[in-house]
Amino acid sequence: MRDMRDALMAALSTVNDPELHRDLVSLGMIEHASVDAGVAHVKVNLTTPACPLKGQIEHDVRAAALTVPGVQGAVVTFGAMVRAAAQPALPGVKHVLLVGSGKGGVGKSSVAVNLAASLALDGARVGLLDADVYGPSVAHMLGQSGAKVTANEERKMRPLDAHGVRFISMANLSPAGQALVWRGPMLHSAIQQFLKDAAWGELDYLIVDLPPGTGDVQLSLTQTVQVTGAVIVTTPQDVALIDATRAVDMFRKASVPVLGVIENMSYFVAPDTGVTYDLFGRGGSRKLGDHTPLGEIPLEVSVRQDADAGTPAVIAHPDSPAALALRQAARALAGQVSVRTLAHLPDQLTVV
Ligand SMILES: Nc1ncnc2c1ncn2[C@@H]1O[C@H](COP(=O)(O)OP(=O)(O)OP(=O)(O)O)[C@@H](O)[C@H]1O
Repeated sequence: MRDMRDALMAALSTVNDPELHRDLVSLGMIEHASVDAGVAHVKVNLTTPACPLKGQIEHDVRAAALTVPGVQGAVVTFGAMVRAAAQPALPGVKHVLLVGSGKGGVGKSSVAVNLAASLALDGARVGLLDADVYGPSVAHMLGQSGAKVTANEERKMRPLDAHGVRFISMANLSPAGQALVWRGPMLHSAIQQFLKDAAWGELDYLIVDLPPGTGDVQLSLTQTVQVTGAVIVTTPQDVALIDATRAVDMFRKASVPVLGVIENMSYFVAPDTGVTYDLFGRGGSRKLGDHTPLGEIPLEVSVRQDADAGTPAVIAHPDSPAALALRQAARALAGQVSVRTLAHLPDQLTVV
């Protein structure tokens, strides 16, 4: 029996994680492997519950198990544990991910909310900080604009909860409709408080919706916590790309890795005719240079309607093309986080 298990492990060590380009055994991803009455039982511990290539891994593990002499069947199951960054961002928070844009109105907040909801739907523990202090819209998009953030026994801000996402927005702290004119040091301390004086609890991903552009908030954030990386949201037309380039440059100067680019309002499919229109020049975001494309999200009426109704499109209209593209983009992002994190780990991890 021991021999068969050894043979199974040897077979599994030939299976590479398609994104990490290393084998599952040396990555410490095989949580369990055994052979019982000719059936291999393998449990793979993924690096994120939002793994974009789970289907392929399942296929490859099954195929490898079936090469072991005497194995006639294979049962492959999955668990997931997000590996923390080399220097975790905050106690209990494994990754802080920034969502930025060069221009306003490109759909950055909509994308941030839907990414957060998508990762939560896949089983990750997700927080969302609305750092768009000049135009906070996250609370509205989550249907919680009337809710107020309260303090816990330790006098820490208690994040609100909606659609499986823990969140804090300036909109839940200040009286409705009142503009905030915070600048410089005050803004810096507000951002610090949102991050450090909030009881976020255990999170796999804390997504931060930045204000558009390249200002004080972005700088404060990168100075306050260790950030795993940033996502740039842009629309495809040149005028948006010019500003997106500035955002990329700002992250580069702050040594924040750009994990990828999401092209929003990429195209429009007329609901009555099914004809696709490339309103702003689909694929234009590739001009941004050598950045991983994480997804192209179509312009869709339901995305706007769902945001205004307070339920993210990925939950309200899960089968719509925009929702499917957003789910895919979230998984691609989680994949990039794993790639970044694992790239810094030693060659050999736990051997089962
Ligand atoms: N793919 C989409 N299809 C349809 N409507 C969209 C899409 N993405 C965003 N919108 C809508 O466009 C408007 C602007 O989006 P959003 O507020 O997310 O942009 P933003 O980039 O965060 O803006 P700002 O940072 O300037 O506040 C919203 O009404 C939103 O519902």
